[in-house]
Amino acid sequence: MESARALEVMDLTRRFGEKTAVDAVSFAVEPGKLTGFVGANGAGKTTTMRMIMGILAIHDGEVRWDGRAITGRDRARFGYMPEERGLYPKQPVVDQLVYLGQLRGMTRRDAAAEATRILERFELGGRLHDKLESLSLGNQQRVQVAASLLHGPSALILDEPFSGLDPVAVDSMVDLLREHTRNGVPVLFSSHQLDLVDRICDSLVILAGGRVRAAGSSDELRASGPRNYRLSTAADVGWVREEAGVDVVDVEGTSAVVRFDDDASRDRVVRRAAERGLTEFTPLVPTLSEIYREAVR
Ligand SMILES: Nc1ncnc2c1ncn2[C@@H]1O[C@H](COP(=O)(O)OP(=O)(O)OP(=O)(O)O)[C@@H](O)[C@H]1O
Repeated sequence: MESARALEVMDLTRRFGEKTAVDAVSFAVEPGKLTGFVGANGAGKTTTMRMIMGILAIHDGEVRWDGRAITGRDRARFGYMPEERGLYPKQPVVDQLVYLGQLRGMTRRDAAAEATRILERFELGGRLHDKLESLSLGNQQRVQVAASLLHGPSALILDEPFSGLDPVAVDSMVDLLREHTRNGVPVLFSSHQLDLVDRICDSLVILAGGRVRAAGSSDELRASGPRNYRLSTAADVGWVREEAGVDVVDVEGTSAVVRFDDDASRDRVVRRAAERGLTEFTPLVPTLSEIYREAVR
């Protein structure tokens, strides 16, 4: 079992010409945590992951592993699935995995056994000797992920590992990643699929324009975000628009979704609503999509 070590990036910065693609980005991937890295196209996720892996030069800041500056030897123990994917379409699946395992210092026999085990987990046990290109895109994706898991990595950095997978394939991928997190391995994966990230990850980092806009567990993000309330009264609730200190997100007939500047405004509006026959006043738990939209605004 891996001892529990954290991966941290501190003030990580990368420029391309005039553009700062990653701008003083800091976050931690805690041991045993499945951490989702979320952001729109061009937010800087791939660039950050490449700097973590030492593939792209860091212009400022640093990557830390186990509380100290990361070394090449540390990175060699990581599992990485790059955006550009690394396997050859025309070679048999198992041969490539065995070769990669050997490059990582495994014996041929161990690499073959582990490659077979992982591919069987993905229900690809019957396809070991097929060329990668003969597999469906989703299955090719699973093989790419398998390549990063072979050598029992100390950390996992996966660029869009769930893209192109159907829901069943997502679940088996999550199960496999959980085998690693249970052993204390920190896992960072990028994704555009917010609902998926919300469902599976322990922690998330929201990136926009090269900067971290929010980070934490879904519950922490929900608790720290602006709180919306549903306010309903017996008659039309349109009057709430005229109140000071209230942001009306939505209003329809007798029911509105509102947000308050402060507790005093909230208390005042609830009193007014009570005079008009208050029927409902409940806090609304934001969805991750709402938190995301708020964070990147
Ligand atoms: N080699 C490069 N040369 C010039 N600009 C680059 C290079 N690599 C990335 N960029 C720019 O840096 C920014 C961040 O790109 P990056 O690929 O890291 O984003 P991303 O969040 O991974 O996006 P996606 O989800 O589309 O993969 C973009 O504006 C991109 O055009």
